[in-house]
Amino acid sequence: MAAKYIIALDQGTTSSRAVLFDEQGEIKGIAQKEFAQIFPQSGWVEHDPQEILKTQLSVLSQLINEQGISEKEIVALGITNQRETAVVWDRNTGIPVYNAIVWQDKRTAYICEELKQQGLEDYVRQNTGLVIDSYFSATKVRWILDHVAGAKEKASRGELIFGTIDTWLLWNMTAGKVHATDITNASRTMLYNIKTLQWDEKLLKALDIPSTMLPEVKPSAHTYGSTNVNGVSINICGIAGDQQAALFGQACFEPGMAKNTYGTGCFMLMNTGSTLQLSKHGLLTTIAWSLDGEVEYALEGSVFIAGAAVQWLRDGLHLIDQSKDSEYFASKALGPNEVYVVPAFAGLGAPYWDMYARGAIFGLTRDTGKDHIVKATLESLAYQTKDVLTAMEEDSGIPLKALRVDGGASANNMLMQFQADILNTPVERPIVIESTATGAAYLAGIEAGLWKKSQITNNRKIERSFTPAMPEEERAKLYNGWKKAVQRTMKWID
Ligand SMILES: Nc1ncnc2c1ncn2[C@@H]1O[C@H](COP(=O)(O)OP(=O)(O)O)[C@@H](O)[C@H]1O
Ligand SMILES: O=P(O)(O)OC[C@H](O)CO
Repeated sequence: MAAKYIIALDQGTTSSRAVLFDEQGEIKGIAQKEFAQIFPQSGWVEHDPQEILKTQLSVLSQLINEQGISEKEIVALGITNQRETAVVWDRNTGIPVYNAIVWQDKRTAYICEELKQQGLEDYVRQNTGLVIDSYFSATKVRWILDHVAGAKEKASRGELIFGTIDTWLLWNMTAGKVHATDITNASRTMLYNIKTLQWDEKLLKALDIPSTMLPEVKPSAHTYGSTNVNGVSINICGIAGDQQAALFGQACFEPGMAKNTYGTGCFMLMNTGSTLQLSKHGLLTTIAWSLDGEVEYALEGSVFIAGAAVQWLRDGLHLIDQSKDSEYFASKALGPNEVYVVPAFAGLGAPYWDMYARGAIFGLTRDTGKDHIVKATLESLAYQTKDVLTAMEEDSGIPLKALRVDGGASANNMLMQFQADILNTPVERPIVIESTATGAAYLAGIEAGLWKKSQITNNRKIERSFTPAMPEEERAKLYNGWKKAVQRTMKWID
């Protein structure tokens, strides 16, 4: 009998990955390629959409070749992606009119101020579950229409279309036949009404974005169309934003279950079931997934810079050669040196929402060395997570029993122990930290009839639990220092 595989395409902020799953839901192989981060001006972050497409398709081919499988054995593909990042392209030529404006990009802060001045803050909160921030796609689309010559006119003639990265990949992989997105990605645009489950006309009008630009919104498990892989037609059966896919992949199916993904940013999501719960403590409300005709919601704490701060140690400061070396240098930091790094390189997300905060290092003394800065940078991931978890516990009224972690930086044992210590909550790391790809594969596998949701719960195995061991007094003292440091970075630029 022929083997059956599912491949998840995981298009992240720093790399494109393809991950092969066998019929039992186990990972058999991964292919990965990094791509260029483009920083044209301070606070701007772009990607080349063609490079995204090229790296994503090339890792798919590489995976198939390296694993020696036949295209005919691939039952379905799932797509998961960095969210919010916006691409606008010409529906006739397929050519983007501008680079993809990445979720971390701050150039549209002024458009956000205009929306606030129009009194839309409460409307946005109630209807999209989001806060007005340059993080989301809406103002990025407006910026492209305003700044690319002729774009506004072409858009009003219906010639330009918009998509988040899932939509860009899907459109290209279906040879321009399918212009669609899934509901989780739609919920990150600040243009989608999560109550009515429609594009929001009031916000489209406020931003003057023609509705002809928008993709069709479909469930996360859905047969979107087929793609030609080396002459074989394969169905694309699942799409979800990467953080929602990770929530699914970590089997957080019951209300109150939460995961935290340590990638470029850090994203904690808590399942709230079919209840659309608005946060009183600076969290977002977002769609977790839509499956079998049911929409489920989540509360989310989005931290913009996490692993990216470790990349900054590597590529910006050249303090380390590889991200994983951060653990070694941090463990060498001696003494009671209490240095804090606040990596507010792209402003601050949850729960502060300050587009004007910028990064800083505090507490430097004559004996501060490289090791202390590396350690403080790692600790900043854990402190930011504590800020978010505190908000989540206040919103839900339920203390979290254990935090399920995943993503690249969750491999760092020192960070995970510090995380458990500073939260005073156990941290559980599964054997498979590729939860994002797992979630996307399962959504596709469920739609294709290969798997059931319950198999994810059964397949999930804990590799290591980190138990809190820090005395309360020390925890309180350290965290107070962090809060003080954060306050001093806020509203830094005008
Ligand atoms: N051992 C480690 N310690 C600390 N950070 C790490 C480690 N391994 C990877 N990282 C960081 O994790 C991020 C990569 O994680 P990944 O989940 O692949 O991110 P993304 O999907 O956002 O591209 C990078 O920013 C990298 O610096
Ligand atoms: O690429 P990641 O894994 O850092 O995820 C990015 C998020 O989806 C942004 O909201």
